[in-house]
Amino acid sequence: MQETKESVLRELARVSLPDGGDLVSRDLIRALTVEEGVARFVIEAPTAEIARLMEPVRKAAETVALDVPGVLRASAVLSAPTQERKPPALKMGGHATPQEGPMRPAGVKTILAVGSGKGGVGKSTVSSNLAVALARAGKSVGLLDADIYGPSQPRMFGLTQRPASPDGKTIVPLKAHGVTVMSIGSLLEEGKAVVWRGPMLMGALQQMLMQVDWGQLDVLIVDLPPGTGDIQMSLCQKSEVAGAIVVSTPQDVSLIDARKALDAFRTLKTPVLGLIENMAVFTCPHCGKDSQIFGHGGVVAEAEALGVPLLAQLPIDLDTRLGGDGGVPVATGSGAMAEAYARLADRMIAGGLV
Ligand SMILES: Nc1ncnc2c1ncn2[C@@H]1O[C@H](COP(=O)(O)OP(=O)(O)OP(=O)(O)O)[C@@H](O)[C@H]1O
Repeated sequence: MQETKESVLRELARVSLPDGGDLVSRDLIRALTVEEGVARFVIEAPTAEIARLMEPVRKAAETVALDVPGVLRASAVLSAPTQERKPPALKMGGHATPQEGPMRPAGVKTILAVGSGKGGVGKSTVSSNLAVALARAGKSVGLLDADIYGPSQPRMFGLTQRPASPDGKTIVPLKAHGVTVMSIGSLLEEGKAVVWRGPMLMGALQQMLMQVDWGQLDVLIVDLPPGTGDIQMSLCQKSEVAGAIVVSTPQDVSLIDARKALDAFRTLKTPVLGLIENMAVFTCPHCGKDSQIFGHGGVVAEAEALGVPLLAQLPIDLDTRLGGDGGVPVATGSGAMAEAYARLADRMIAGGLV
């Protein structure tokens, strides 16, 4: 795989640019993946204006990628930074400052939290795709990546640039796939870990809610860290969270932890709007047989026992994983998964949750 990626890069280096250099020497290739014979990558133009002129370059890049043995399909997307590349002068993660009233940005109508008991169950994947699906349904949507120790939304939305902070106080969030996104991951250097404790986390959460220029939003989705820690408590107690959605796989360990998360939301008096079962089933692309890799029925039974809706059952799906890794959420497309997320968004809108 690494070898194939390098071969694709070698081919892309053959695509020269009208103003000199080539796609690789000018460092314009982002999020290159080669999976199952499909090469996907983003060509990041310096500005939106230049991106519009680069369509022939994009086509040439797709064509040369096909010269690599084993690459059967190539898909290149043109993008441009939405903001100037300028590290904000602001300091993140100080102690929270005392604040009168709830931590809710003025233009935001509804805050919804997406949580899970256990990590890795697909909470960030669900948050990103739900945000995209709600935006496609006509809502103005923001996504706050509050998973401060493991922020994954910049990758899931293909955001490589840093948000600007012209005055060192207000943060101008980035926008991708119709969603306004803010993540601590966009402010940290890649590979740098967050080593903050409770009070610093509270400060960062407060900044990401209150110092970000969210604008007018129908809904702000908050992608919580897994578990039931300080961020969850602080968000539910200090901001006006309309409700929480809990993501779980059918696996016992995931469900046991999901129950703890549900219990925590109840204790914090945050209504649980529903459960989402992720990785419910795997359909073999070769023989068409279904396998319940993580077990069966647990989340359905849990939703019934609690009397909360089971909002969606989502299968294990390769395009979902590739979309997440490649910065283009599967809900932006038109296949079965995009439809599943569109149904989830419609259901939430019809139920008055958004
Ligand atoms: N339905 C799915 N089908 C296939 N892969 C999935 C699915 N849902 C999530 N994934 C993949 O599983 C991995 C974990 O997903 P994700 O990061 O969304 O989990 P998480 O619960 O947010 O994890 P953490 O809490 O550790 O951040 C990712 O690689 C993601 O692409």
